[in-house]
Amino acid sequence: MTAELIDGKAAAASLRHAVGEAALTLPRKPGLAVVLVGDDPASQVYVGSKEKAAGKANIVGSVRRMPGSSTQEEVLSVVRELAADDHVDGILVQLPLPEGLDADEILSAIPAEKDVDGLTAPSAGALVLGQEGLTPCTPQGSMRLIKAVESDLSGKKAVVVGRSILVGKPLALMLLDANATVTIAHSRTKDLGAVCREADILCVAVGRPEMVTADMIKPGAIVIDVGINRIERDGTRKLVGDVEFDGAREVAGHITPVPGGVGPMTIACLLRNTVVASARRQGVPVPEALL
Ligand SMILES: Nc1nc2c(c(=O)[nH]1)N[C@@H](CN(C=O)c1ccc(C(=O)N[C@@H](CCC(=O)O)C(=O)O)cc1)CN2
Repeated sequence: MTAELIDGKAAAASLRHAVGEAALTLPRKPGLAVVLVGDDPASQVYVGSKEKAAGKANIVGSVRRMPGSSTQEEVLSVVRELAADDHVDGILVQLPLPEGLDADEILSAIPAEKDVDGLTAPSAGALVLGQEGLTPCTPQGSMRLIKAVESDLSGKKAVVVGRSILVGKPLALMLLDANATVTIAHSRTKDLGAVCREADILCVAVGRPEMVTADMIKPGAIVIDVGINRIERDGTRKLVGDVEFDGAREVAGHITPVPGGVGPMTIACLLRNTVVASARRQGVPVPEALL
């Protein structure tokens, strides 16, 4: 069996188009502010992509670039200023922050209604309680890709490998909300292969290149690879996921590639969250295409 590829680039392009159309229906253009502290090369690229994608989706994007030597108070003061700005509907602090800064305290300064990254305590609480809120972008994008190939998750066994705040924990909650039976596996899980082989839907977000191999996958499973790892092989630099793709593709039913799988959905879902946040802040209904 050769798995069908789940095309995250195409799904992201389609969501971004819907977001751009929806943004035009609001009384005022939505505003997204990104805070970037330091000069981490990957973060610079991601933030640049976010700014460009926002413009194309009729969102007013702005980036506050701050030196890596910025103090906790300086970053907090920028976030508080954006929180008070009525034209800013969404605030995102690019992660990781430079060492020495307290990310929890900085994220706490983002009001829940502007938390388009879905990473603050009120947003996480809303997800746990099943209340209205904004959900984190990478897990939201993963769910959209899963739903594109399997609309009914009732009774399906889902295994999430990884328990980060950014992906593993929220993704497990979203799968649970969709009525899957969910297991969270992690570095201390015994016989990880056996746990993974139970999964109808296997989501891997551990940040370890090609850790999940073909023998850990149930034939026909949906495999969602959230990892983005830069490695060097045979003298060339390569981007690989947390799943050993060539082998996994021979066993799985559907699989996301890296690059071109979950990654592009992260930015598309950020834009979606920004328009949703803006509609709520402007007191108009959230455009149906984004629900
Ligand atoms: N505040 C946040 N920080 C970070 C998040 C986040 O959701 N919120 N996620 C990641 C980085 N990220 C967005 O910020 C991101 C990662 C990857 C991609 C993407 O499109 N990846 C491409 C490959 C691109 C490449 O060559 O590197 C792909 O997978 O096809 C977009 C956004 C950490 N920080």
